[in-house]
Amino acid sequence: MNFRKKTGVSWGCDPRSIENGTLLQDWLTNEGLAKQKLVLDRVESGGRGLVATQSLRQGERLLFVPSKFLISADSEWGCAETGKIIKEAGLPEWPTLAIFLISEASRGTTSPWFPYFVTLPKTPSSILQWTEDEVNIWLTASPVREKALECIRDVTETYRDLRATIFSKHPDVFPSQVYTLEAFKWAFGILFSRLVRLPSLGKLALVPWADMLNHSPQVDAFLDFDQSNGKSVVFVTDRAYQPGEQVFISYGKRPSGELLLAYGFIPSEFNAHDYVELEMGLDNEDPSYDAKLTALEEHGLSSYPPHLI
Ligand SMILES: C[S@@+](CC[C@H](N)C(=O)[O-])C[C@H]1O[C@@H](n2cnc3c(N)ncnc32)[C@H](O)[C@@H]1O
Repeated sequence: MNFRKKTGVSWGCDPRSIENGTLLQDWLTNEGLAKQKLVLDRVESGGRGLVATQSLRQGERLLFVPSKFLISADSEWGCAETGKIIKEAGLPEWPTLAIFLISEASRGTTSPWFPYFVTLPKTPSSILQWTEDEVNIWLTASPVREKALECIRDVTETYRDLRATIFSKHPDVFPSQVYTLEAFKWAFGILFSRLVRLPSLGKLALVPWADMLNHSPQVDAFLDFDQSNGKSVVFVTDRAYQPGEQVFISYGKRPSGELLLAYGFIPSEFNAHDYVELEMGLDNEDPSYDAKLTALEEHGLSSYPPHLI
């Protein structure tokens, strides 16, 4: 299940479109991406995804996206002036990356990342595209409702702070018609749904091409950076695939509510990482209080201190 709405950015593509996929693949290949055993295609789970072009065995290393394609908080800014202001402001990683995305995407064909930006969804599947009313209606009684509202408010507040402290002071560098709340929510939606922490590199990065892989709660394959072999982003298949089958990675062992918050979808298949938090208490007047407490503790559960019940 996916949740998407219209936003106001003028770049990117229809989230299901693979029309720009060839542009992305040609750009990556011309710039040094090794021949792939995967191709971008329309898929059942996830709209677009990477599909095996040949038989893949379990334990096969795939992708090999060179480090030069990665977008991280220390990537070189196409607009040096924007980069200078943001670096001097000492912003954290996420707003830095969000502004980087808007800055580069708004440069159109003059950005070296153009072939990547045209494949990014114009409307990322993200909770940030929902209004507070929609969250309240669609997530009534859901344990993630409060977190969703908090997330929308945090991003909106961060945008307002940046507008007051940075954008309004440099209107020529951050034109108000480009650095809109919609653009900021687009950028954060892209980051929520595509940014990965590469453990061996120790940083967050957008990895063009690798970010076309969809998630399955049933696979155990994670993106990482291979320091030894050509310094590139790879993953190792945890099962075999037939030609034409969609290849999945794991976005982490996350419950469906967390996937909805970060990535805007709920997996259609069984998710063993789902759980429901149940709050229970023991009545300290209960004659079996001690026996029940011991039984709870034996099963790794705790009880609130009796005086709180
Ligand atoms: C890293 S991107 C993967 C590529 C994406 N499908 C695309 O076309 O750009 C993450 C997004 O893919 C979609 N997605 C990933 N796994 C999915 C799944 N199992 N079911 C439905 N949508 C999924 C969600 O929209 C998510 O925000």
